[in-house]
Amino acid sequence: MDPVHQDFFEGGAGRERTVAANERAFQRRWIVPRVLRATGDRDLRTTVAGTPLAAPVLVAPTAFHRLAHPDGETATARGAAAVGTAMVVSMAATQPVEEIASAGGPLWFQLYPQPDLDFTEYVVKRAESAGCRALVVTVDSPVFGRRERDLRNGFTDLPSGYACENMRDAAGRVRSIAMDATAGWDRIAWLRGVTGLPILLKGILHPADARLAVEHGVAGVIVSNHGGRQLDGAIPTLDALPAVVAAVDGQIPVLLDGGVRCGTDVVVALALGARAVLVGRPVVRGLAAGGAVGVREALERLATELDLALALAGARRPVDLTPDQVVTR
Ligand SMILES: Cc1cc2nc3c(=O)[nH]c(=O)nc-3n(C[C@H](O)[C@H](O)[C@H](O)COP(=O)(O)O)c2cc1C
Ligand SMILES: CCCCC(=O)C(=O)O
Repeated sequence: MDPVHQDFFEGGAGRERTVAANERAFQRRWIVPRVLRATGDRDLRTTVAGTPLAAPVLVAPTAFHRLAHPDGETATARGAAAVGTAMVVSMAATQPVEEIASAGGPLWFQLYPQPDLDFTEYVVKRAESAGCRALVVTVDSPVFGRRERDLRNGFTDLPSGYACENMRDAAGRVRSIAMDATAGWDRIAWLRGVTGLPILLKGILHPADARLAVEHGVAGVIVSNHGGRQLDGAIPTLDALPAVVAAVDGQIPVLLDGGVRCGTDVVVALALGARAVLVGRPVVRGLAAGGAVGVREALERLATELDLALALAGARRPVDLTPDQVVTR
C-alpha cells in the first residue's frame, strides 16, 4: 500500500494518545472464568436493531476502501457476508451503496449529518432503497480531527479517479462531506421523521448523552472515540463503557468500537455490557492484504477466538458473561 494511504488508515488525531489507549485499555483487563456451568453447545448469535448476526462483531464504518484494495467496499461487504455479520457502509465509501449491497450481506449506513437537510434526506432514502437496515449517525465529528500524519503527508483528499460515491446529488455531482457543527439533538428528532430505519448514535462517551439518546428514541448507541481520530485525549472506549451501560439501564443496546483486536477483547467488552463490538482497522488490514478473502479471514479469526474464549471463560452465549468476570489491574 502507498505509505501515505497506510498513514491515513492507521493514524489518528493529535499525538495519537487515544489511538494507543484504546488498545491498552483491553490489556489492563483480566477475565475471571467460571467453571462447570457452560454445558451444551455454544451459540454466538445475536440480534442488534433487528439485524441478526452470526457473531457479535460488526464491520465499523471506515472511509476510502478502494485505497486499500482495488475491489473496495464491495470486497469488504463480501467478506462480512461470508461470516454472517453486518457491514456499516461509510458515507465516505468509494463505491455506491447499491453496488456494495450486491454482495448480499446485511448493511447499515453511516451518516455524517449534513447542513443541507434536503440532501441529507436524499442520501438516507438512497441507503434505505439499497436495502440498508439501520442508520448509524456519527455524532463525534462537529469538526474534523487534526490528523498530523495526513497533514505531514499532504493527504487532504481522495486522489483523482476516486470519489465518495454516496455523496452524489440528484444531478450526479459529488458533494464534499461537511462536518456540521450546527447539528444538535433536534437533528436526531428530524432524522426519525424522515426514516423508519432504526437509528444508532456513534460516538457516545458520556453517560448523560447516553440518557439523552434513550430519550430521543434511538435504537442503540455506539461507545466510540472514532478510533482516536477525532478528539485526541478522549477517554478509551472500554473505560467509558460501564457508565454508559449503567445510564441506558437496558433500554437500548450499547455497542463499542476502538482497539478490539482479538477474541478475548470481545469477551471483555461483552462482559462489561456491550451487546456487540465493531472493528475498524483490523478489517481494513484484512482488505489490504487479501481483498474479500482477507476481510473474511480477519473476521473469522475473531469469531473463532471469541468462541474459544467464551468456552474457557465458562459462557455458552455472549449474554452469559457478567461484569464480575472482568477485573482491572
Ligand atoms: C481509516 C478509518 C476511516 C474511518 N472512517 C470513518 C467514517 O467514514 N465514518 C465513521 O463514522 N467512522 C469512521 N472511522 C472510525 C471507525 O468507524 C471506528 O470508530 C474505529 O475505527 C474503531 O477503532 P479501531 O480501528 O481501533 O477498530 C474510521 C476509522 C478509520 C481507522
Ligand atoms: C471525510 C472522510 C471522513 C473519514 C473519517 O471519518 C475518518 O477518516 O475517520
